[in-house]
Amino acid sequence: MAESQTPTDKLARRGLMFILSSPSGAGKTTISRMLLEAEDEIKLSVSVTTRPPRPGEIDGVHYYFVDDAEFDRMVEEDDFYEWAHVFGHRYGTPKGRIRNALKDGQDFLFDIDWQGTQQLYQKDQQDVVRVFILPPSIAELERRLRSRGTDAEEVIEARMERARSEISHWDAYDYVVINEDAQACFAKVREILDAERMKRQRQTGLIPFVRELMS
Ligand SMILES: Nc1ncnc2c1ncn2[C@@H]1O[C@H](COP(=O)(O)OP(=O)(O)OP(=O)(O)O)[C@@H](O)[C@H]1O
Ligand SMILES: Nc1nc2c(ncn2[C@@H]2O[C@H](COP(=O)(O)O)[C@@H](O)[C@H]2O)c(=O)[nH]1
Repeated sequence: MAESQTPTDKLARRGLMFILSSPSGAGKTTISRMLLEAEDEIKLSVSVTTRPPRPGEIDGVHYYFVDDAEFDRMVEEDDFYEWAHVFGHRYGTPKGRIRNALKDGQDFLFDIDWQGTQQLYQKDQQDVVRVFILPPSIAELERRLRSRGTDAEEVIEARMERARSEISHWDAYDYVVINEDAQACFAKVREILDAERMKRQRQTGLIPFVRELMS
C-alpha cells in the first residue's frame, strides 16, 4: 500500500451518477470540464444530440452528433436511458455500459436538463446525485450566453426566454450552487462529489471491513 493511502482508500464502493443541470449559460459545461480535468475517477456520459456542432465541438467527445433518422432509430431500439426535447432539438443519454460500470465503482458525470434528471432519478434513485447550478443574476446569464460567442441571436433569445422556467426546477435537486466565481463553484461541486462518495450506502466494502474490525 502507498504511504499516503489508508486501508479505507481501497474499499469497494458503488459508482454514482453525478448530474449537473442549470439554465443554459449558467456554466455547467465549464464546471463539468474543470471536474473532468481534476478527477481521474469520473467519466463524462457523452450525450447524443440532433443539434448541429458548435465551433470546436468534437463528435464523440462533447456529443455524438446524429441526424433525426438516427435518433429515431436509437429511440426505437431502446438505446437511451433518457431523452428529451430541448431548445428545438433532441438530446439523449445512451445506455452504453453505465449500469455495469456503476457496480464496479465507476462514477459518471451527466450534463443534462431537468427532464433528463427526472427520468434518471425515477430509474435509479440510489445512484443519482442531483446538482443545480444557478447564475448570480439574469443579466449575468445573458452576458455569459453572448460572451460564449457560439450561438446566433435567435438561439440566445430562445435560451433567455426559457431561463426562468428552467430555474423553476431548482427545488427538484439535492444541491444548489451559485456560479459567481467559477473556481469557487467548482470547489463546492467537488466537495459535494467527495462527500457523496463517502455515503455509507455506497461504500459496499465497509461491510466486510467493519465485520473484520468487530471480530
Ligand atoms: N463563473 C463564471 N464567470 C464568468 N463566466 C463564466 C463563468 N462560468 C462560465 N462562464 C462562461 O459563461 C459561458 C457559458 O458557460 P457554459 O457553456 O459552461 O454554460 P452551460 O450552462 O453549459 O450552457 P449550455 O446549457 O448552453 O451548454 C461560457 O463562455 C463560460 O466560459
Ligand atoms: N435530457 C437531456 N438533456 C441534455 C442532454 N445532453 C445535454 N442536455 C441539455 O440540453 C441543454 C442544451 O445543451 P447545449 O449543449 O445545446 O447548450 C442543456 O441544458 C444540457 O444540459 C441529454 O442527454 N439529455
